[in-house]
Amino acid sequence: MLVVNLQKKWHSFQLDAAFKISTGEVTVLFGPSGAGKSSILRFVSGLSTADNGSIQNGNDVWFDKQNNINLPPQYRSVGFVFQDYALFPHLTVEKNVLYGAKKRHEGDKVKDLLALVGLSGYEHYYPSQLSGGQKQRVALIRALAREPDILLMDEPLSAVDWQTRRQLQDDLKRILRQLKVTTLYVTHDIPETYKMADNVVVIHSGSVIKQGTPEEVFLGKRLSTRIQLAGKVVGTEHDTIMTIVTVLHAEQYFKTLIDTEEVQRLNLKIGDDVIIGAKSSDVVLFKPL
Ligand SMILES: Nc1ncnc2c1ncn2[C@@H]1O[C@H](COP(=O)(O)OP(=O)(O)OP(=O)(O)O)[C@@H](O)[C@H]1O
Repeated sequence: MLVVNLQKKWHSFQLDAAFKISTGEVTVLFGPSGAGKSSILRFVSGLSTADNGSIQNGNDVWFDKQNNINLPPQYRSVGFVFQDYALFPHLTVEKNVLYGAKKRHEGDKVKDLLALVGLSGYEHYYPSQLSGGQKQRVALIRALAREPDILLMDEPLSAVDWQTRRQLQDDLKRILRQLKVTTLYVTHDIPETYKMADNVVVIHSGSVIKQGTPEEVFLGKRLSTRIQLAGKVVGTEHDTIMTIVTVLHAEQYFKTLIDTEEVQRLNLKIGDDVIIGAKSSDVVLFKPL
């Protein structure tokens, strides 16, 4: 378990955040732009230093201001995946993956990792010969090759197109679950959070305002529905009693029939993020947060 407790002040921005990341799970750090998400990743990795607080990975103390402990990044077992891939342009895929990897990783290990992300045979390509999605797959396995205790991912899919993003979400989820990688994943996208997260830490203006499963933090309760789809409202057709609400989820449109009174109670508008839940024949609609 990673236990994080950090304070930092920059001019008018104040960060004061404490949370825990369970081993083998994906914790999503969710919040609007400027909330402090990327800063937290930098403090955890050691690329930046907080004013106060502590970071403890199991029994290892990475940072403890009071006791003057601040391990440099190379002594913290972290892998980092950035939004802009940050691959070395002059190195092949194989050399990028081997860079910083544990010594015993040789050619076979690279082959295994490339197979894991569907890039077998790309060892000798250069980053400029890859698509955005392929570059991000290489960035992922480069981080995994270090066998980090904690994988840090900062909006890793925001630079790729929608279809690639969906495919990469599926692949990432499968790989992180399969390898049981303890991951801290930053995004401000609700559907992506639903897809990726075991746990969510919601951060707002430098403070943790909620923590729990996606259902707990977005809906405030545990849902017993069998199906849950997170999407955006793209249309409403009102009748006096019922309203047809059209929701866009992963490039597909879903039409749901909702009680008009419920639509008014939720103050449902086009562009709202919603979650559709379905239990046998009942369809329910929720507005997260
Ligand atoms: N080195 C710095 N010096 C001064 N202010 C900083 C520094 N780094 C971050 N900040 C401030 O801290 C706040 C949080 O920034 P941060 O990048 O962590 O937010 P974020 O939640 O990751 O946002 P986004 O989703 O837009 O990337 C912002 O107000 C930013 O201006």
